[in-house]
Amino acid sequence: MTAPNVLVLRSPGANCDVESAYAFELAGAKTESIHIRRLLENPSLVDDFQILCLPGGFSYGDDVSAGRVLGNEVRLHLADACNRFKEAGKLVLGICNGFQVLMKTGLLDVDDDQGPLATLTLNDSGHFEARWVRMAVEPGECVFLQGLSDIELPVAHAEGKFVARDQAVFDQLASAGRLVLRYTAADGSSPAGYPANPNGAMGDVAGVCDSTGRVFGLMPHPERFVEHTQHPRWTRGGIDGGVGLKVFENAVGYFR
Ligand SMILES: NC(=O)CC[C@H](N)C(=O)O
Repeated sequence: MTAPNVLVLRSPGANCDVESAYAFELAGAKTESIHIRRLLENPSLVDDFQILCLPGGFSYGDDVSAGRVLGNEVRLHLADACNRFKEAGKLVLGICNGFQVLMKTGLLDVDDDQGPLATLTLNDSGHFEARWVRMAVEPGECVFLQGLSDIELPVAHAEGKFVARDQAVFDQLASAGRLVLRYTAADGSSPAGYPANPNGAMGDVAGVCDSTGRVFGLMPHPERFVEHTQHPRWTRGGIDGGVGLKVFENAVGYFR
């Protein structure tokens, strides 16, 4: 199978598109960065790709709330193209701001006829949080997390707190295997507690997938740990490689 084509979505204020494209290319994909304005002019452009990546950053300056404006553009003007993309069995990855966008698009199946089942909101601390965190992967169908169990990645965000509509909805999402990535304490135990859980997320949730396992959003940045030299302790040895690369390799391998 030839290398999958990845569409890395660019938008005003998004600033992790280059490293996201690099991570996919390191994993064996071909990438093209396309600006949202170009996509709105020609939504069928998405049909040429197998993977859609919504990178991190500050799209539209986080105006209104992080991911809201770009999420509305996708939901209101690209719904047919994105639903066609998803129904064709393709993959969608939302990283940090991209996750915030995904939560607003309907692609993560986190809505019902009453509105959102869950959202991402302001960190409990009330300020931007940036640090390396440890996480546990919930076994399941998420394509991007296959073969991963206990990982360490960096986070950097102000609005990363996952909250569900209520405990019953949270339990429903959890039992459906949708809450696939959770912060843990530094020793791997739960609950994580602050600052190991940097935002106060309900149930320590750091990442969510849709019901197919092919659409995945996470607050941590796997593209910031694809090479061992990106780890803060790489000079002390014992850091074999960038575990974040596996997220991208899983996506590429899905089409092989
Ligand atoms: N690193 C990011 O993508 C940040 C996401 C968003 N701008 C926030 O601060 O929450």
